[in-house]
Amino acid sequence: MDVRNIIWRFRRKIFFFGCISFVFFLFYMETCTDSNSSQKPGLMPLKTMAINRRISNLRFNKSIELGWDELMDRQKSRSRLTEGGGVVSSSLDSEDSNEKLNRKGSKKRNRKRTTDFMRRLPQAIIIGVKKCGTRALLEYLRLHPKVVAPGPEIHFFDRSYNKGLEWYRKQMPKSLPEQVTVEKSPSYFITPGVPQRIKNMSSSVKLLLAVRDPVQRAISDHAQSLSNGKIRTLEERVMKETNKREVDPESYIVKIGMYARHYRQWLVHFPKSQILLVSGEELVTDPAKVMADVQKFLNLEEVINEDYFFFNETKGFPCLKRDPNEAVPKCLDGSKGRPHPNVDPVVLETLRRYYKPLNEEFYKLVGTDFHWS
Ligand SMILES: Nc1ncnc2c1ncn2[C@@H]1O[C@H](COP(=O)(O)OS(=O)(=O)O)[C@@H](OP(=O)(O)O)[C@H]1O
Repeated sequence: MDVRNIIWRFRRKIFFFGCISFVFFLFYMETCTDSNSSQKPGLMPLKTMAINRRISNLRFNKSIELGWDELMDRQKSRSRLTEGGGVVSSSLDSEDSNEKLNRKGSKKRNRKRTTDFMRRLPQAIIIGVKKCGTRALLEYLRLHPKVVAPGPEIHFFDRSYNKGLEWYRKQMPKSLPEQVTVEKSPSYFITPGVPQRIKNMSSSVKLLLAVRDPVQRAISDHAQSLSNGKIRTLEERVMKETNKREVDPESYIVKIGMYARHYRQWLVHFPKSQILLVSGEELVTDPAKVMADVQKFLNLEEVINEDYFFFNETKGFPCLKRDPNEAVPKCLDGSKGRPHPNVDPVVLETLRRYYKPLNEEFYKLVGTDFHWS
């Protein structure tokens, strides 16, 4: 046997052992990514946490830069076609619908790991009010590592209920058991039947309700319509056709601001302690204080504080830092904090007078004076 022969054989052995080691390496990696793997505690959580963080970072940037609400706004006319679609296909009448749906899913795939990093029904919902800072509230909340939320509004309980709870669950991002899934759809607050439907999903779900001076809310709503190309004036929208000096209580944007009336519908199904009121004005002037209350309400560790906000003087609103050391804070997109149109002072005064007693009634009901004009 000459020297060349020996080297050749030696090379073949190295190649052979190399292949075997590679196969073992692949096998090892596979077991590490299996959450059932009891030999490697900690590996899966770290991995899924990292993935989750990346996904939520992506979603954060996407929702802030693309402006989900703006996109949804444009699609509204299309989705309204499905509104009131009628038949209620699935409503699991229990507190732990999540558990039931999980079990269903687990059976299907027969894998326990689906119960770890998976889509869950929301444990908290921002139910409204439209134009009161619901997007800001959701984005502030998403800064918290234990909060996950879908970017767009899902409108399950008011427009897509016929699709069933399993469909709703699938709209949620994946989360770990210790994380809280939050959804926001502002029209839930004013839609009859929604409180009962939410209670059917979970009687322990936590509800967040952002409210704002109803006159400012109406103007904000009107500013949105103008930016969508509608041309009627605010006066035409809120005053009676027959008497221009009187507010039309049937006007859509006037009705949304009758907070006490809508709130009562929720009290039929949920105790006050399960509905946290958030001041839309404070979301702008003191976001850290609002977030302290919100985190407490959701039993979350207080992570989001003043270090996560930066007041942008040009925009006139707080912008958000994904982490306190971030150099460039991100502001909500242009559909939030739009300049308001000039409103005829007479219309403004008439609206104020109209809402005054309704606001007083709301303050009494909730036990908080919001000092609206
Ligand atoms: N941080 C921050 N950045 C921008 N805007 C902020 C913020 N915090 C609260 N707001 C107020 O949110 C108002 C829009 O409310 P919503 O997000 O509930 O609107 S929507 O119903 O989802 O369309 C929006 O109303 P307008 O100013 O009338 O546009 C803002 O006043």
